[in-house]
Amino acid sequence: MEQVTTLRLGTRGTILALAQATHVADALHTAHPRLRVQLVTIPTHGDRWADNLGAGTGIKGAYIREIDQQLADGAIDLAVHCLKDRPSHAAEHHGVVLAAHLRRDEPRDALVTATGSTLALLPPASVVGTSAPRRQAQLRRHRPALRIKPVRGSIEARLQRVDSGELDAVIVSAAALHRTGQADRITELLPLDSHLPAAGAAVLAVTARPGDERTRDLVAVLDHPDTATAATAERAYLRRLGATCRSSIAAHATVAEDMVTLRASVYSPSGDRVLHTVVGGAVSQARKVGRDAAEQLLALGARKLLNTDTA
Ligand SMILES: NCc1[nH]cc(CCC(=O)O)c1CC(=O)O
Repeated sequence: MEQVTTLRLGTRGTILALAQATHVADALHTAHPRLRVQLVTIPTHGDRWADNLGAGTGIKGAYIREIDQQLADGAIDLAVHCLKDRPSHAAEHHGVVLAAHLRRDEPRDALVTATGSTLALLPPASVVGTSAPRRQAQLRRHRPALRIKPVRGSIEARLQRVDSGELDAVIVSAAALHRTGQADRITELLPLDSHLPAAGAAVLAVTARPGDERTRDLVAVLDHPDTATAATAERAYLRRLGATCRSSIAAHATVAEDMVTLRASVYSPSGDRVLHTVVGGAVSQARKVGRDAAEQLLALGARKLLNTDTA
């Protein structure tokens, strides 16, 4: 009889993270009925910082570092992350591999308003909560008369600030609302062309130890190859730009008929300048597609836009 195996799955303790981890644990159990998956909650620097200060940490990988460490140390066997939260170089640097990319969920950003007003109809001087530099730049570009208020913390905390009337609206990821059973809060899905998502948006990544073939084999059933290809192009673009979470950068790749198409932008913080490109190539060339997109934008002066960002 096949042996019962237990895998320890590391996750942050937020409602969103636990929903994601539970989803992956259930999918693994469905694929391998004799497999047990035990969730291990790991507080991260990013969680502690957000709780205390309500502002961004400015530290690369603030939500993943401790989890990567526990994985490398063997305290857990796998972990689940929002790919968006992983710096583009992180897998290589920590002796951790991306063992599976789950099929991408809804990648668009969602607007949640108290009144049901769409972005175009929000009255001037309405207060919109978001601290992501990319979302701020896009908002300033398309609705310069709105006021932006930085908000961090959990999705629930952000929605609460709309409910209490402190904010007229927030922008959050639609995938996060779907995964936490709050899709009914979405007032509007913001269009991809004016609100291009972050690299890796709505993609869940499963990490494992490079040498742990057994876990990697078990997890491989969850991998969605087109999503992995798209994420590879998006992350190669990010890596070539040397982007941080304080950069106003967007990238969204799609795959059709063995071709990957990457749409990529860099914004000035005020949103008054934007560089955009679309690069296509064979699926096998996903990394090169990402690098080429970055090279094109660098040739157009992307570095200068990015550097003003960190000021
Ligand atoms: N910025 C933090 C973050 N990282 C991943 C998600 C959402 C889920 C995902 O994109 O996989 C969120 C919340 C948000 O952007 O509103």
